[in-house]
Amino acid sequence: MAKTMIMDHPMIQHKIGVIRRKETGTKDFRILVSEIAMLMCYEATRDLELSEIEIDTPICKAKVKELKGKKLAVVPILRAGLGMVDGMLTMIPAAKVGHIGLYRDPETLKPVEYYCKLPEDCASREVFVVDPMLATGGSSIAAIQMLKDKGVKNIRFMCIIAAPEGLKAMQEAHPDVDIYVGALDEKLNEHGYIVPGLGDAGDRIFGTK
Ligand SMILES: O=P(O)(O)OC[C@H]1O[C@H](OP(=O)(O)OP(=O)(O)O)[C@H](O)[C@@H]1O
Ligand SMILES: O=c1cc[nH]c(=O)[nH]1
Ligand SMILES: [Mg+2]
Repeated sequence: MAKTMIMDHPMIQHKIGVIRRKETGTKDFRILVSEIAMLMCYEATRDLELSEIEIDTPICKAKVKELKGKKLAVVPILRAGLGMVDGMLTMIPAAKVGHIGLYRDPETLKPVEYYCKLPEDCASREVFVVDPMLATGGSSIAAIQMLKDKGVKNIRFMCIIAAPEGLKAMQEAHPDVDIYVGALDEKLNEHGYIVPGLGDAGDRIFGTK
């Protein structure tokens, strides 16, 4: 079984505390989501493999480390996942970006697919799927299945806030996927919202409510 990492970095915890506040406005919310994604990306890439190569410094030859292995891609789940892309790219500027469009039907809470555009060589990349919220897990589980159906094998999932229900569902549906969670909350409410959560992440990032 792949690993699940719940973030314990104080900067991440502090910033998540600020985005939870109902008085945090769109501009600050967007900036903070991007910063949290950057910090989480830093933590989530700790285990990337390195190889040693020889280079010339202006002084002499030296052995240095460089990232080896698969190239990376970031795939946000639209819309809210878009808020995490800039932060991810600050850490891994050469990553390619794919997009998966899904929204959660408010009645059934089931994901509805409306868009999918991935880098051509996605199947050979290590893919970070990003979405701030893992609630029932329906959307992220479906997005990862879409990637697997296109041949992607190395997938990691990153969310800022998870409900225990969604985390369990994700671990069961995709036991091969490493999961990175900023904060693990208490539960889902009767409308499928995370408690205490932060409300609707997409609406808060884009100011649509
Ligand atoms: O785990 P789930 O129960 O599937 O819920 C989580 C999903 O809900 C939100 O998206 P939403 O449907 O609000 O779309 P949006 O990003 O366009 O606002 C969120 O960004 C996740 O994608
Ligand atoms: O709490 C929740 C649940 C699903 N989607 C959100 O944006 N927030
Ligand atoms: Mg939304």
